[in-house]
Amino acid sequence: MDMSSSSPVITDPISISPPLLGGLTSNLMPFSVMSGGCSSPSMTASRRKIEEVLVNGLLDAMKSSSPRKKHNLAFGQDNSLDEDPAYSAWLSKCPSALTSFKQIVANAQGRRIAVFLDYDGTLSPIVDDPDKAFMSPVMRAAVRNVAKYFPTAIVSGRSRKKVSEFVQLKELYYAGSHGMDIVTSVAAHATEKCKQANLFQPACEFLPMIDEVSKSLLEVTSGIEGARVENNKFCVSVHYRNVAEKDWKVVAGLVKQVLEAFPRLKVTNGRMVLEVRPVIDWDKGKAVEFLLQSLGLNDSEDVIPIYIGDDRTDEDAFKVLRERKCGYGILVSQVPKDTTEAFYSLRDPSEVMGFLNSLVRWKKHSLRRN
Ligand SMILES: O=P(O)(O)OC[C@H]1O[C@H](O[C@H]2O[C@H](CO)[C@@H](O)[C@H](O)[C@H]2O)[C@H](O)[C@@H](O)[C@@H]1O
Repeated sequence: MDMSSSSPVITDPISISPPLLGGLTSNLMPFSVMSGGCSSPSMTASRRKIEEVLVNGLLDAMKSSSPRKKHNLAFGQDNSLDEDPAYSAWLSKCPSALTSFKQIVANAQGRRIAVFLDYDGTLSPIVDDPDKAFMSPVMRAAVRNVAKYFPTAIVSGRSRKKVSEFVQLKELYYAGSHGMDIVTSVAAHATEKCKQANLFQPACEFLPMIDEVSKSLLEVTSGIEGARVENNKFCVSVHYRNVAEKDWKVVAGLVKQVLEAFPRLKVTNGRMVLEVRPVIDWDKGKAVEFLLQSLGLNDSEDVIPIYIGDDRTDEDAFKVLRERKCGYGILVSQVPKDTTEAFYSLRDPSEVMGFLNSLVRWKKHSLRRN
């Protein structure tokens, strides 16, 4: 598929915030050094005010993206949710994909299903250490089975390399860095040459910039206990899950401050993580469209895409499916969400696994019948 004429790179980048601090790069210091006061004498009161508003905005987003759930069951049924009136009310808006399974597959009769799966919080439980977000063997078996019957892709914020090391399945398609690093050949079948030919990296010009910003972020956050910087190749994650809440504002301030020197990068937030990425017109939704097209699955009469994810970045993919009026977004969440573009919900990775196993059983059954 020729995407050369539709480069998502915005050549006239949008600056995410006005320049707030003069000579910022030279002011960058680790938190421990800066904590005695980082304001330069020349900073005017109004500039300080703007900075405060921006940092507070980011801080609010950090707090709202980190809802406290009552239970943290990675692989066990959390029955208390059944008695939670807010969760029940939400389920009437965004029903369980398990209880609505018959309806979902009834629509898929005679059509092909394509499966798109986010990784963290969807296939693996959320854990404190991002390097230990392992997928269980039973989940791996479920995904392997799904891929036997349906084209299946992983669409993750992680680097493609890292997420494929976690998943360890060659029979899948992988889109890493929030869809900015896509391989449209299945590794199990591809030759080295073919793999190269099927690589799509719409943000490759940002690689040196991402490396640079990653180093700066690492440096400035080195004094904050629990802060962690993860280079995801075309984007960088700044984790604050293990940072004391009183220091979140400092993290927000430092990320904003570093980004002053990188107007072609923006920051969004996920689950206790700030994600720094290029200002390009590309996201998980675009990645799903790209995969559907390049895998010959673009006929919405014939193909039902199902996308399962737990994060804000997955909303871009849910939105694409809603707008195409084909397929279903399934949001993984144990807390009611104010807004979502998803049609259905699942509570946690264990329910995701149940849904994937049901899909396989349904497919086997319909193959036997025909
Ligand atoms: O698109 P995803 O596959 O969901 O990736 C989004 C981020 O996932 C990872 O962070 C999240 O999971 C960690 C492990 O459970 C957790 O510690 C962290 O708080 C979560 O935000 C990954 O480490 C990030 O780089 C991704 O951006």
